[in-house]
Amino acid sequence: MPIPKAELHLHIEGTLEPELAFTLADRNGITLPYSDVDALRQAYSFTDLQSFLNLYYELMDVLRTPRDFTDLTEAYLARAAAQGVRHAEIFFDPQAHTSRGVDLDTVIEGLTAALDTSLARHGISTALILCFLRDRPAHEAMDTLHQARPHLDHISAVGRDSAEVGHPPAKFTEVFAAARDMGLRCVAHAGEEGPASYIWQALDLLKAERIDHGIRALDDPALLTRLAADQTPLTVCPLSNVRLRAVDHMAHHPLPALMDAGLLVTVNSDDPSYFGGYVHDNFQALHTHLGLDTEHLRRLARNSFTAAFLDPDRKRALIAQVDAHPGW
Ligand SMILES: Nc1ncnc2[nH]cnc12
Ligand SMILES: [Zn+2]
Repeated sequence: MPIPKAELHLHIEGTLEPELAFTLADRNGITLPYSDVDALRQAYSFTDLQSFLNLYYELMDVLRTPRDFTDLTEAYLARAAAQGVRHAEIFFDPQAHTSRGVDLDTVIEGLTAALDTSLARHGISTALILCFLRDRPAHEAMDTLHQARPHLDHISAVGRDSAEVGHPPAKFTEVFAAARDMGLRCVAHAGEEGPASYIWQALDLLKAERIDHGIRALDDPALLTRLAADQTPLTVCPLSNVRLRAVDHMAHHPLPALMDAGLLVTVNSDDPSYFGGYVHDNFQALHTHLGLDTEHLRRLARNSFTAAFLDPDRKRALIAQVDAHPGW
């Protein structure tokens, strides 16, 4: 069994495997513009973040009913358990659903039906992170936050995702402040394709407690010093970065350099059905292409629990499981 780990950067909509997309399309009477599973899988070839997002939003159309969201989440949890995941903090994109007529109650009812039984069925504790779409206006994010008010007992944090360049974090300063006032924690995608200055803004303006991706921090030595001093976790997604060409080859991925700079780095799968692997597959890629050794891989597993929004007792117990696990 792979080493126990937490997954902290996972878009539930990005776990939609082609087979399930066709099953849900059939169930909902939708015709996908692909002849079969293989034709759809062939479309999984991307030149940048936007080329992926186009397909990601298109395929979401098959998600219509609570049961669809439950089946999607259940399928992810089963795969994650087999990869050693013991805790998952899961992003979802409400605006991508409400904008096409699927209401927030439907999404949350479906997701939570699977999450509520996850610990008993799969040994995975969970948290839900509501993401605002960066390429939509701030007032829409604020409306989404208010719509989420009746569901706050199911939501741990807010984040922000979708297209990055041209959408600096400053745009969401008020929305994140309002989320904090509602008792939510804050994380933010920054520095995936966008510049290091977006990471500074995510820290200083959004008060993000974790940076999702953050690989462009390496362009800015003062930022590296800050991230190392504060031990602000980065949720790095190696296979995603290579598939979206933020990094040209796994052998050149900056994750080892970020660890060497003293940052609290974690490994995650982002959108595993689109990027060729789940979280342990990312560990495997780091070992194969970058030669990360047992000590580094074990440190990454431990970091994932350190960086998690977990209650202290479960955090301690899961770190003890890492320490007791032989190898990685
Ligand atoms: N890697 C990513 N970056 C930004 N937005 C996303 N939405 C889903 N995956 C994403
Ligand atoms: Zn992401």
